[in-house]
Amino acid sequence: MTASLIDGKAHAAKLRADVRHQATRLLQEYGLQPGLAIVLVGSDPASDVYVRNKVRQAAEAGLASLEHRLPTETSEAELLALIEQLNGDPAVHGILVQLPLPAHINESKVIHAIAPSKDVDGFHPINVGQLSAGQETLIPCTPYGVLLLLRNTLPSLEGLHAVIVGRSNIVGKPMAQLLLSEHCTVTLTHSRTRNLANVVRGADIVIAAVGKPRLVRGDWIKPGACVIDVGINRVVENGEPYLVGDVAFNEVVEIAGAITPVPGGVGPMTIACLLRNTLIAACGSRGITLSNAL
Ligand SMILES: NC(=O)C1=CN([C@@H]2O[C@H](COP(=O)(O)OP(=O)(O)OC[C@H]3O[C@@H](n4cnc5c(N)ncnc54)[C@H](OP(=O)(O)O)[C@@H]3O)[C@@H](O)[C@H]2O)C=CC1
Ligand SMILES: Nc1nc(=O)c2c([nH]1)NC[C@@H]1CN(c3ccc(C(=O)N[C@@H](CCC(=O)O)C(=O)O)cc3)C=[N+]21
Repeated sequence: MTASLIDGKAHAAKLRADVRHQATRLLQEYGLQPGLAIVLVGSDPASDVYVRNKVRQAAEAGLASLEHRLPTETSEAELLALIEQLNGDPAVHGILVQLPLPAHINESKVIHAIAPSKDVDGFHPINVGQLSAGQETLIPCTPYGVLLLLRNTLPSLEGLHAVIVGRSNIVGKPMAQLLLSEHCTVTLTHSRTRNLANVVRGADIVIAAVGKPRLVRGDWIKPGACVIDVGINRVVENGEPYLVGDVAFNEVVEIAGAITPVPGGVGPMTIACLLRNTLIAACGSRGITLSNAL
């Protein structure tokens, strides 16, 4: 059996078109244009690509995007002052500080400084707590995108065993919370997990968010399982640069029921969800309920 391909690029294009449609109505009916501020400290080339993509796609979806590029030697106090200014700016509804930050800046302090209502990454402890309590909140973009792909691929998530490989605050942990809310049975695995391959063999849904090229092999996969590859790894093979996931795609595609490619899987959904979160935050700032008012 060959797995069906989950086309993240196409799903993301639909989601962006929906954001654009709703942003147009917001502007017409309420005179409100959602604004996203993206802060990049330093000049990591990969971050540079993401930030450029985010700014372009925000503009295409009818959002105002404001880019703040700061030099690597920016002090923590300077960054916190910028966040304070953005928190108080009524034209800014979403703030994203690109991670990782340079080593001399305390990431946790920065995340705490962002107003929870503008935290479109969903990383602030208030939003993390709300997500874990099953309350409505701004959901981290990558797990949000993965959830939308799963809902589109599987008839129901209820009662399925989801194994997540990776327990980071930005992907693995919030993914576990979201899937619990969907009534999956969730196993969160990490670098100390014993017999990882055996744990993954029990999964109806596998989510790989590790940062290790092709860690998840074909013989780890239950036939017919749904495999979501979050990993983005830059490798050079035969002298050529490639983007590969955390899943050995060529092996797993023969066993799984459905699989996301890299590139063109989760990545484009992450950006589309960031735009959607900005729209949600803008509506929230005026007490407009997205589903009711639009
Ligand atoms: N497509 C997208 O939109 C996005 C993609 N990414 C990509 O997803 C991947 C993961 O990112 P992120 O969550 O930030 O990564 P982190 O480095 O923060 O976390 C990696 C996790 O993987 C675990 N891990 C490491 N090695 C192994 C192993 N051999 N077996 C099992 N678990 C292991 C770690 O375990 P431990 O906790 O024990 O150290 C940790 O929990 C990266 O490739 C990143 O580029 C990230 C964000 C968005
Ligand atoms: N505050 C913060 N929020 C983030 O959400 C965040 C972050 N920091 N730091 C880095 C990670 C990584 N991330 C990606 C987003 C899009 C693609 C993406 O669009 N990928 C394309 C390929 C892009 C390419 O060719 O490089 C794809 O998979 O098709 C990838 C990775 C968001 N992150």
